[in-house]
Amino acid sequence: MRSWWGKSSSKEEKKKANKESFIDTINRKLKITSKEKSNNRSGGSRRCCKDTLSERVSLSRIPSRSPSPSTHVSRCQSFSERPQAQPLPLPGVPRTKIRRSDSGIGASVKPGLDGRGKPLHLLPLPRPGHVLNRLDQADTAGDLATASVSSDSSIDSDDLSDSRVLSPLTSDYENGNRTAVNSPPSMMRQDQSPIINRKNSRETLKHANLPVNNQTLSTPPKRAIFSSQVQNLQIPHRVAFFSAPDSSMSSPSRSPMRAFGTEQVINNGFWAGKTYSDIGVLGSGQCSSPGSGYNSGQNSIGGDMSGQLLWPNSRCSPECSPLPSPRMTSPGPSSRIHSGAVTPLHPRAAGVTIESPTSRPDDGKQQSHRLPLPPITISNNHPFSPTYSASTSPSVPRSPSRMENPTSSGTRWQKGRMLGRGSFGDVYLGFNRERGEMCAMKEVALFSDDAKSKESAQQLGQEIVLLSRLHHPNIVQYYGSETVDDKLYIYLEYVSGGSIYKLLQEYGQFGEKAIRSYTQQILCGLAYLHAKKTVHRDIKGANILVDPTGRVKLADFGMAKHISGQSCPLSFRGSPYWMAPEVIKNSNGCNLAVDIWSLGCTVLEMATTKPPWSQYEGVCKIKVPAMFKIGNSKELPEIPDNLSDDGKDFVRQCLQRNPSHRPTAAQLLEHPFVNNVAPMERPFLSPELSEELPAIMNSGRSMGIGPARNVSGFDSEGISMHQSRATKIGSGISDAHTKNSSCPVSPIGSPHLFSRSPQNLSGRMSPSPISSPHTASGSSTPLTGGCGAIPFHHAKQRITYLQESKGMIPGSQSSFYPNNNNLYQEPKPDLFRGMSQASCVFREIISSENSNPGNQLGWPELYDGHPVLADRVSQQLLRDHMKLKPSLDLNPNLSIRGHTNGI
Ligand SMILES: Nc1ncnc2c1ncn2[C@@H]1O[C@H](COP(=O)(O)OP(=O)(O)OP(=O)(O)O)[C@@H](O)[C@H]1O
Repeated sequence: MRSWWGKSSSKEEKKKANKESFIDTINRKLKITSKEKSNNRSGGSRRCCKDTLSERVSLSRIPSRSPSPSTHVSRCQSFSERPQAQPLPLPGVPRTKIRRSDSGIGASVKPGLDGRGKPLHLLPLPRPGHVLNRLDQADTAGDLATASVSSDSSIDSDDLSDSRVLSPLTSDYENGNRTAVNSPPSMMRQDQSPIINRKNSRETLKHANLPVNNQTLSTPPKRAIFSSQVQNLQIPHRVAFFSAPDSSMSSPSRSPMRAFGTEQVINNGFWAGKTYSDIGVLGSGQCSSPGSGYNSGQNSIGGDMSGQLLWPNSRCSPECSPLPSPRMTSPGPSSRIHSGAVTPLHPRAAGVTIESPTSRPDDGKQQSHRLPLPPITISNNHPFSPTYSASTSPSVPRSPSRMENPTSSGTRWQKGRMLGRGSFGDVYLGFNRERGEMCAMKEVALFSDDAKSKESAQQLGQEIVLLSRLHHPNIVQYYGSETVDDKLYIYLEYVSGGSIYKLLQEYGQFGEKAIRSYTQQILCGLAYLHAKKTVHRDIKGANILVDPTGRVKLADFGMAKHISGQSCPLSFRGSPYWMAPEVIKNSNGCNLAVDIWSLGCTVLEMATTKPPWSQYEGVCKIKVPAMFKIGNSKELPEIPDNLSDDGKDFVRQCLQRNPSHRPTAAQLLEHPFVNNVAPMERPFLSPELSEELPAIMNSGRSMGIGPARNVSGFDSEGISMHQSRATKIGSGISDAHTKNSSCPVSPIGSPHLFSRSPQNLSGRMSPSPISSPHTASGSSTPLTGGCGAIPFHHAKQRITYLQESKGMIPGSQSSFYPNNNNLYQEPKPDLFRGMSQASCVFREIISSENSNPGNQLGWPELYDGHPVLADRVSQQLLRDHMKLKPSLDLNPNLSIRGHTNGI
């Protein structure tokens, strides 16, 4: 017994000892592991921290189903397991905002300086000849310049499209109840030396290996310079969506497939058509940032989302970072300490001329964009003028107690309340208390260590370049831009009414009268835009602003693209519900017709508060079902009965699956749904102008009957096509079905997709569904017929309308929406690194822009004045574009005189 017990006890003791030893070992290992993890988190990887933080933020906004706070789980959840229907936050509702305020980096106040410390705003005042001829010259130059950009690729938005984030539906902040957020980015330390900036700038340039351009203003560069510079430029992407073109592989964490399960793909006939091998090389669509919390199903998509959709291994990948936004992945304060540098007063602001101590081109930390400023008021007193004081920078706190530079008594834009948030950055109201004028200030943070920031900067640069060439009453006017340390400020015409989306959310569906008026104005803007061979690619309610008088302005040109004549595959861009089938299918070259489709969707959105197919939200907010419906089915969306017959027909015209069957914007302006809009509903157009506008906007000459039938956009082929179509329409039969049956239905068709690596599948797609408090009212009229087989209720009208359409878009030898023309260009690789590069990118873009010979030809100089009220801008621009009689006050002297007299 003893022996047994003793033996047994001994065994027990041994066993116990072993057990304890084992436990100790485990504990030690655990300790080590824990310590390692801790070290990694705290010091090793800032991004890891940021991701975690971002995830937390994301989770804080979007309830997670998982009880575990695991990072990985959270990431997965953020894309794939969140509740499907996340109601959109209503505009004005305070939201948690992720800001970089923790960085301590603020937009330092710096005057616009060129590379040698000279004021940037040195453009000569417009000469009379410039003014009188500037439209043509501008158009020509602008188009040439744009074409140059496109051909040289760098500024082509598609360059970055592969990974571009889709802009979530931005929220409107008209209520301005985010005071905490509205505070200035940072307080600048006045004791910090500007040398820091110069140093950083030099390092940046050196690092970026970018050509230094210090001749932006003083030496009119040749076009060749522009082109060469452009080659180094990359168009920034939306902050939330970008994956560096050159680092697409580095963004596996943003794999789009996180958004839905593999099984969904497999079970989905639309996507299942793709072979696995194909999947692996598909593009990089992205979901909009779940962390943003502002997505509403209206998020734009960039890159090849189809690729994401087919990427089988990306679901809930641990590496998946749901927070691709540079904002969330930005470095901490340490990486941007230069932002704390003092922004020196602009030399001229102090009444002296001071050359840069170094005369180095990179001395100027910031660079102002001297692109078009509001006309009429040509003065040095504007944010980009030499007298614009650093202390009046938008980033300067507006505290009344703060003494601003007494010498900088010129115009001053002071950052006011937040107007909205986009994937790019925040938009604030800018107020010039000297003049009492307002503008919208888009503040975009540029990050140094995030590859995405480069794309963001590039995308913004693209937007700036495009916007700067657009001058139309129905397009938000670009005033200028400047970079202040790590922040870019884009000054835009302030449109106080907010977006159509916001109005729909707040007030519900619009009445038909409003829809007609808005649609007509959108068409005017589109006709103008398309005449300049530019496609918006993201037409939707959220990107259309309305002013208090009911004027409509197209905004958000981050996805806009100048179309060159080169053949290029279609880019997968846009917002899913508004996206044209050909974009989803990627089967045809993309052209201007994608905007027409989106317009049709927008009309439905205005009539119902929701875009078509929004009922097919799908799982994980990627909207695969909706995209399937749009891209692969033959169904057409329901058209609400509360729309008139004209309205229904208008929508049907727009929503023809065959893009070549869609009328042009100019043609649609003649549609009964919009051409009967009473003059009073077109406050910005006199009856005379309204008659001329459509034709002029398209720069085409009508061959039709009477001014009301001025429809351009056709050549002989187009006429033939239209006549043929009109005949069929007249017989009540559309040929669209037959034609469309040959359309590829697989999203795999584009070679564009195969050029991308799996790692480039980093897109984020619109995560949240549209959740409007207002539901569509009235029954709907389902459309059937598929592939454009649309029943026309106004065949007779349509025949007349179509047969009289004989215009031609200048510069285009093809008709209607030729698939062989107006195609996009392939993206070019990103050449930039680092944030400062992003800043440099801007500089280069802007410099290139300023170097554009087009600037010497006309309009940019004319806008070299301080911003004026939007109406005056619009009116003046309209007059310019209308090329009215010389008797009109196009005389620059008048404008200048008026301005200098204090107008
Ligand atoms: N010119 C303007 N006037 C008034 N408000 C504006 C203006 N521009 C933008 N906003 C407000 O700011 C919000 C975000 O702006 P915007 O959409 O241009 O930013 P973004 O980063 O380009 O957005 P997105 O993510 O849609 O691309 C808009 O929804 C609108 O409410």
